[in-house]
Order: sequence, then structure tokens, then C-alpha cells
Amino acid sequence: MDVSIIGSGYVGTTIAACLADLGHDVLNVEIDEDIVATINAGEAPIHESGLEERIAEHAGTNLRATTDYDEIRETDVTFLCLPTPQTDDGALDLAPMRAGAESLGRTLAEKDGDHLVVVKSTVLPGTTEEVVAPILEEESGRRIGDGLEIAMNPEFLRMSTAVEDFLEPDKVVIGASSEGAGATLRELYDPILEREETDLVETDVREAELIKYANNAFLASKVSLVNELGNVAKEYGADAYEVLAAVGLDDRISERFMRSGLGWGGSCFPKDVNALRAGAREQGYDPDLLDAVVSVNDEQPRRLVALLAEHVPLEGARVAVLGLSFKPGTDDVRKSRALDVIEHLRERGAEVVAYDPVAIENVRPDYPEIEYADSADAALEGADGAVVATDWPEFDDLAFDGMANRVLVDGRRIDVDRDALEVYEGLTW
Ligand SMILES: NC(=O)c1ccc[n+]([C@@H]2O[C@H](COP(=O)([O-])OP(=O)(O)OC[C@H]3O[C@@H](n4cnc5c(N)ncnc54)[C@H](O)[C@@H]3O)[C@@H](O)[C@H]2O)c1
Ligand SMILES: O=c1ccn([C@@H]2O[C@H](COP(=O)(O)OP(=O)(O)O[C@H]3O[C@H](CO)[C@@H](O)[C@H](O)[C@H]3O)[C@@H](O)[C@H]2O)c(=O)[nH]1
Repeated sequence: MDVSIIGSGYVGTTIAACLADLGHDVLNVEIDEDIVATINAGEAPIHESGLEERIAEHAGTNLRATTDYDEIRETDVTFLCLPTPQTDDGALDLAPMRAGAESLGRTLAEKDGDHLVVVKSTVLPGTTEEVVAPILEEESGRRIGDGLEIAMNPEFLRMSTAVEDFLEPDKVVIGASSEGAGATLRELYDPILEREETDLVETDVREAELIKYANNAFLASKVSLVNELGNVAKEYGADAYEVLAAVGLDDRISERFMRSGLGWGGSCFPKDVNALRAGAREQGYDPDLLDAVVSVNDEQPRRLVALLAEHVPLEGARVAVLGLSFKPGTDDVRKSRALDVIEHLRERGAEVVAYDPVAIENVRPDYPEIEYADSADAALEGADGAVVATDWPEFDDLAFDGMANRVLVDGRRIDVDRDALEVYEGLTW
């Protein structure tokens, strides 16, 4: 199938390379010329395991990138993989989606054949049918249902395992405006749907949109609940990891997403939970539980720093912050809990020396005044205390000999040699 993908960020690039791998002819349409040049040179514009080799294999044959929307007319299906950021007050910002839909609509005005437009971006219920579809109709002069079809197909991939998640998903959700649109997407995903482990959910567009938010809200809430239980466990002097490992044996609950500590960050959970809260309020419903999910999450970095302060007077202290990315395996620092830890430490007068295996250059522009170390050992050298903000596997081998005080407060339950420390404190254990 000839597929075009508008937006070549994490999602657009990953699904382009994967769909090319499944044998489709794929065109990435992207406004950033550097990204276009990188893909056409057979390289990956983002770091994801399994991505570079797929782009190298398919670029120049059945994978190409362009800044030219006109080339979309040579394709049958277009995925919109555009950003859906949050506004300053937490609501969903649809400006990039509107701009992309306008350009696509103008392009499709000059196409005679059938075309399917698929919203892949995370958008609130009603957006596909009440915002994107009218723009497409207005700009193209065509009508949905009359050779122009629309569908919503949310994406559940995680950063750092994006390729594997896309090719081997638990589920594929298709919300289609017509039987034909659904059939096209089933054909496109056929090799993925043939896997026994992949469930196909066919539903209406509005439900498909909400499934994505409900999924992320559920996962974020699970981590906040685990953190709340962890905070209570700590008060009782109990180990939350032992407690929750046992709780997870109940298969109604599951052992996954049970790691308590510093909380959730990243480019998705914070903005999606906030968009759902703002959207619910707009509909006249106060989402009290989701509000609490966010406030529990917001408190964890402050709690971590308060715990360190019980052992180290923070004013003027040199404190090593180990880990900056929002989770291991990525250099992404968007809404990383580590940044909140740095803020709290600095508010309390500490001097921060930070280390991360890959994310330092993404933090430095916003925090030019803190010190950055080349290794975890270098960060710990002479430190009055240290905190673990990201569970990078290399932190399991930390050595503490160089520290001025061997005090470690762990926000991520790393597998460190606790006997090598004078003080080891876990945030929830
Ligand atoms: N990152 C994830 O792990 C993930 C997972 C599932 C769903 N999502 C959702 O998918 C959507 C895209 O997320 P992302 O992380 O890929 O975003 P991103 O910011 O990494 O990428 C978006 C890309 O779109 C490009 N772009 C912006 N306007 C354009 C236009 N008018 N025409 C062409 N290109 C344009 C940008 O230059 C950028 O490269 C969001 O709604 C997000 O919530 C993200
Ligand atoms: O037990 C856990 C699991 C996760 N986290 C934290 O939760 C955040 C998110 O982790 P993860 O879900 O692995 O990362 P993302 O790449 O942000 O993926 C989420 O967001 C994507 C974008 O919407 C969705 O597609 C994915 O399904 C969803 O898992 C990170 O800060 C983790 O440290 C915990 O604190 N404890």
C-alpha cells in the first residue's frame, strides 16, 4: 500500500520505518528539512532500538522523506502524526493538527482518487470528526464519505521500545468512519493483526480517541496509587516493593507498572492526563481522582529532597543527581522528575552536580549554571550526598568511595550495594 505520514517525530518516524518493513511504500512528510535529509540519508533522526537499521535498509527504496505535501497525492492513506502539546493552562493545543489538516486538505483538492486520512496523534473525543474532518472538507472541497474517508487509530508505543511496541502490540484500535476505512487499515496492519497476541479493537472514532487517554490515565493513576501506597509503607517502616510484588500476583492487578518512587514524566503522561482533566472540566465534570493523581506525582520530587535533608544539611552542600532522562533508555528530559529534583535542591541552597549517560545536552541549555559530570563516579567525587532520579542499569554498579558523605537517597529502587553506604534511604521503602 502507498502510505504517507505527516510529522516525522517519535511516532511518525517509527511507524514509517516499521510500515516500510512490513512491505508498504512509505513517504514521510515533514516540515523540518534536517529530519527529511537525515531519513533520506538512511539515518534515524531519533534514537530508538531497531530504528536505524530499518531506515538504512528501506531509505531510497520503499521509504522516503519530503517537505513537499504535493507528493501525498501519489499515496492512498495519510497518517497524521503531528504534535498535540498542552497550552499553558494544561488544555489540548490543536494548532499543529489544524495546520497539518489545512495543508493536507489543500493537497487533496487536486487528487481525484480515493483517500483515507488517519489521525494517529493523541486527540480528545470529537477532534477527528469535529475539527480535522471539517478542515479537510473545507480545504479540499470534497466530502467525507465520498471517496474521502477518515479514521482514528491511536498509538500505544513507548519511547525506548518504540519499534518493538509498534510491531508487536497488545492491541490495535481502529475507529473508522466507514466500513471501507476500517478494511483499509486492517489490510495495512495485516501482518501485525495475524499475531495471536494482538487484539483488534474496532470501534467508533470517538471511542478510539478516548481509549488512548483512558489508557494513559489508567497507567499514570496506577503509578500514582503505587506511590501513595509506597509513601504510606515508608511511614510504617515497610518495604513497598515487597508489598506491591505480592499485590501484583492478583491477576486483576498485574505486576507491571508497580515501581514506586519518583513518579511519572515524559512527553505523554503529563500532557495527556492534563488534557483529559481540562477536557472533562469543559464537559462539566470535575475529575477529582485525576487531579489527585497529578498532585501525588508532583509531590514525589519534593519528598525525595526532604528525605535527603534529613541526613545532609542542604544549604551549600554538594549533591550529585544521578539520572536526568524521564526514564532509562532515552535522552528525553521532557517533564522528567529529575528536573523537579534539581529545582527543589537549588531552592534549598544545594550545589548540584548532575550526571546522565545520554541526556546531559538536553538539560544544559535550561540549567547552564549547574555542574555536569562525565561519569557517575565523577559526580559522586566529593559529594555530600546523592540522589537517584532515573533507573539507568549502570547505576547498579555505583562505587561510593569518593563521596565526602556516603549518603544516597534512591528515587528509583536501583540494585545498589547498600552496605557500601553510611546511609541508604529509598523513597518508598
Ligand atoms: N512519543 C510517544 O511515545 C508517543 C506515543 C504514542 C502517541 N503519541 C502521540 O503522537 C503524536 C505525535 O507525537 P511525537 O512524539 O511523534 O511528536 P514529535 O514532536 O516528536 O513529532 C512531531 C513532528 O511533526 C512535525 N510537524 C509539525 N507540524 C508539521 C506540519 N504542519 N507538517 C509536517 N510536519 C509537521 C514536527 O517537526 C515534528 O518532527 C502526539 O499526539 C503524541 O501525543 C506519542
Ligand atoms: O512502574 C512504573 C512504570 C513507569 N514509571 C514512570 O512512568 C513514566 C512513563 O513511563 P513509560 O510508560 O514506560 O513511558 P512512555 O514512553 O512515556 O510511554 C507512555 O506514554 C506513551 C505516549 O502516549 C504511550 O504510548 C505508552 O503506552 C505509555 O506507556 C516514566 O517516567 C517512568 O519512570 C514509574 O514510575 N513506575
